[in-house]
Amino acid sequence: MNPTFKPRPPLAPQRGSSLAGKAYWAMVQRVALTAAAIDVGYIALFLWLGSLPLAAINVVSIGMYLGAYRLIQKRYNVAGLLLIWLEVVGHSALGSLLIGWDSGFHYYLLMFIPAIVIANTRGYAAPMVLALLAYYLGLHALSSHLGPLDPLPARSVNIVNWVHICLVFAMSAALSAFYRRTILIAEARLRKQATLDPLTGLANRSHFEALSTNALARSQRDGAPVTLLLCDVDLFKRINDQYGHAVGDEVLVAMAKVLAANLREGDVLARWGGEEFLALMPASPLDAACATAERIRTAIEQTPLDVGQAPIALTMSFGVAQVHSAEDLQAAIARADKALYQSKNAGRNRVSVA
Ligand SMILES: Nc1nc2c(ncn2[C@@H]2O[C@H](COP(=O)(O)OP(=O)(O)OP(=O)(O)O)[C@@H](O)[C@H]2O)c(=O)[nH]1
Repeated sequence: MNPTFKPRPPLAPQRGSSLAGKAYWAMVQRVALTAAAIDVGYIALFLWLGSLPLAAINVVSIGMYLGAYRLIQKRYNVAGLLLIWLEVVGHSALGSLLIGWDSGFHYYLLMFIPAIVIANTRGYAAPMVLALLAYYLGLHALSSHLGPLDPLPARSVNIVNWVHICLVFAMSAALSAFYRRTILIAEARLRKQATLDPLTGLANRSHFEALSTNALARSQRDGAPVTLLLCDVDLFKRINDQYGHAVGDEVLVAMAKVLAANLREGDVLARWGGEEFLALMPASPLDAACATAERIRTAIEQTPLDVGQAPIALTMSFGVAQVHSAEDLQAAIARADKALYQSKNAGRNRVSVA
């Protein structure tokens, strides 16, 4: 059968935001550690360039980043993030004021723009970006007005500027990669939710229809026979009533596994309704599909399901219909449905053909 639709364990409860949240805070922690490591390099750089105040500021910065890392580790996420903000805002101000605007300390403030907009969940993005802009322009005006308070030679300022440019490029690329990964994960999760049945991991109804329409068109073009197999757990309501809904769910997962194990690569299998499954079998004439249905029926009948309590005897009824040439999918499904009801009316646990 189509490998995409092998039954999987039930999907975990939807944790869309919490997973993104976890990944986000893990990323912030990585940023804090990376920034602390970079600041060690800055201490060496400023000692070499002869700026003791800036070397000392970087010592404080390392303490702040490690503090932020620890706070997030202890789940004080907002406090940790605030400490990082404080460090960047303060560091860029002190750097710009001490050795001048041309040193490029202010580039780091620009890194906050995507962070504010993307992490914005409460509609504060616009005022925060405006506040950042005001701070940025204010800092520019102040440092231009005062001039460097602890000037370095122009060559040294250039070196600091280049280092900042390289780091901001690298950080922007890393941050963009993180946001891209987050989007891809969210997209994959949405695609899964939209196409798969969460209990059994099989295709849901609409995805089955999309896949089957393509498979049917291909087979009709090639003149290959296509057969539908519709099946339904017998007296499933009794199982729910007797053992509870959770056991009923386990039965459905087990049935999905048996069906998938007995179908071929290229077959399309779906959970069609509550306790109903539908398979489309390309390149399968009616007799071969009936043999498959019979094999599945026997396997289910002969293998009581062990779900922790006493083994539960189960049976399934089947309706099989070969799709006629030029017949559309819905018409063929309706015939398979009729055949299934023949099986039910004739006493269940059997295969009927439309
Ligand atoms: N546990 C569980 N039960 C479900 C689910 N979806 C539907 N059902 C139940 O499946 C039962 C189907 O009952 P019926 O339609 O009366 O069919 P049946 O008892 O299997 O009887 P026959 O089909 O005539 O053999 C209902 O009780 C539904 O509540 C599900 O996802 N999990």
